[in-house]
Amino acid sequence: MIRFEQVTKCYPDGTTAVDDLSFEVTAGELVTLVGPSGCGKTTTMKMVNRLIEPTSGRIFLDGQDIAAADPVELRRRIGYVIQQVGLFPHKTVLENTATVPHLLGWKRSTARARAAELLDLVGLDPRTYGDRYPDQLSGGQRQRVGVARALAADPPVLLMDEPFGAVDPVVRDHLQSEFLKLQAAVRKTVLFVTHDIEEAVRLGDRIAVYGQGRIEQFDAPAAVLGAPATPYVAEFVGADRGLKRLSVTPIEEGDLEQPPVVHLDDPLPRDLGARWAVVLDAEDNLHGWISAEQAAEPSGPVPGPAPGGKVSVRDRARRMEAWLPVGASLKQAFATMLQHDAGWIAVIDRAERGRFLGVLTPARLHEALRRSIDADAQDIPRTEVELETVTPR
Ligand SMILES: Nc1ncnc2c1ncn2[C@@H]1O[C@H](COP(=O)(O)OP(=O)(O)OP(=O)(O)O)[C@@H](O)[C@H]1O
Repeated sequence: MIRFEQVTKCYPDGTTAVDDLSFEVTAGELVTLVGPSGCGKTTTMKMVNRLIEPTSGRIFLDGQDIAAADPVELRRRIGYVIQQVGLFPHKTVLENTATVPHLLGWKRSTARARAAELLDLVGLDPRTYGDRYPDQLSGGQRQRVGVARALAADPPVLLMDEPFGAVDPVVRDHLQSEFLKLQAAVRKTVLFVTHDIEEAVRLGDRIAVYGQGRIEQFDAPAAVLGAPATPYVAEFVGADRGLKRLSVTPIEEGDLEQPPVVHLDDPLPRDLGARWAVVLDAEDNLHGWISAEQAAEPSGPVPGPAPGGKVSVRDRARRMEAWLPVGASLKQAFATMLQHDAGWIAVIDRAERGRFLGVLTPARLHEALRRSIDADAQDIPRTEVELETVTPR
C-alpha cells in the first residue's frame, strides 16, 4: 500500500534527515515508526503526503508513484493526525469533523451525518459534544476529534504523528486502547510516529526502529523485543524488554492448568480434593469458584438450598471476579492478578460469558513468557535471554 524505494531527504542546510530508506507497509497494516528525537520519523511521514519532497528515491501509494500525483488529490486519500490537533477554534466539533467532506463538496446534511457517525465511533456522543467548541473539550477529547476528522472522508491511509503525545499517561492509555478497537473496525493502512517504545509495541503490527535517518529493524513487536537486530535496537528497547514482552505475548490454551472443576447443580462435595475448585454452569461456562473451607462448612440453614433440600455447589459458590479471554496478553493477566490479589486467573474462550478453558498461574505465566522469548531468540546468546525474564527460577 505504501512503499519507500531508496528514499533520501537532505535539507538545504546539509542535514540528511532520511538516508536511503526502503520499506513497505501492506494494506490494513499499522506500522509504528519509533526512535529518538531528530532521527527522521516526521520527515518520513511528511514525504507520504508531500508536505516534504524527497531529495531522491520514490514513494508509491497503492502502486502509484506519488511524485506524479496532484498533492491536493493525494491528501484527500490520506488522513493526517498531529499532536497539536489543529482544530479550528471558531468551528464546532461537528463542523471541525466535517471539514474534509465539506471540502470535497459533500452535501451539508450528508457531511454532518458522517461527522456525527465518526464522533460516535471515537467515543464522543455527537449530541453532547457536537455543538461545543474545541476550547470546551479536554485534551483527550480534542485528540479524539482529530482522529474523527482524519477519518471523515474514509481515506484508506492514515498518517499519525505523535497523536497522543500531549495527554497525560492515563488518558493516553485510554486513547491507545480505543484506537486499537477503532483500527480493528476500520482497518486503515497506518503510519504512526512515536518516540515511546511502549506505545510502538502496543499499537504496531510491525515496528520500524529508527537510528539516525535509517531503519535499524523493521519487524513484529515480539521480534523487536525478543531478538533486537543490533546493539542500538537492544539499547533503545531497553533492559526491561522481557517485561515489555508481556504485553505482546498472548495467553494460549496450552499455557493453562486444569484445576478441579465442579458444576453449580452438583451436590456439595464433602472433600474437593484441592484447596479450591472452579465452578461452571450446565453449559460449562465460567460461574465462579469454591474453596475447600466453603465446601466443608457445616450445612446449617443456607440461603436457597437446591430442590430436594440438599445443599448444592450453587449455595456456596462465589462469583468469579477476575477472568480473561484466551488471547489476552500476559501483561493483562499479570495486572489482573495484582489488581485482585489473586494467585490464579480463569481463562475463557471469548470476552463475555464464555466456556472455561483453564487457569493461568504465576508459574505458567513465567513459562509462557520463556516460551515466547525462546521462540524468537534462537540467535541471541542464552545468557542474555536468562537475564531478560521477569522472575528468577
Ligand atoms: N526544515 C528543516 N531544515 C533543516 N533540517 C531539518 C528540517 N526539518 C527537520 N530537520 C532535521 O532533520 C532531522 C530529522 O527531523 P525529523 O523532524 O524528521 O525528526 P523526528 O524523528 O520526527 O524527531 P522528533 O521526534 O523530535 O519530532 C533532524 O535533525 C532535524 O533537525
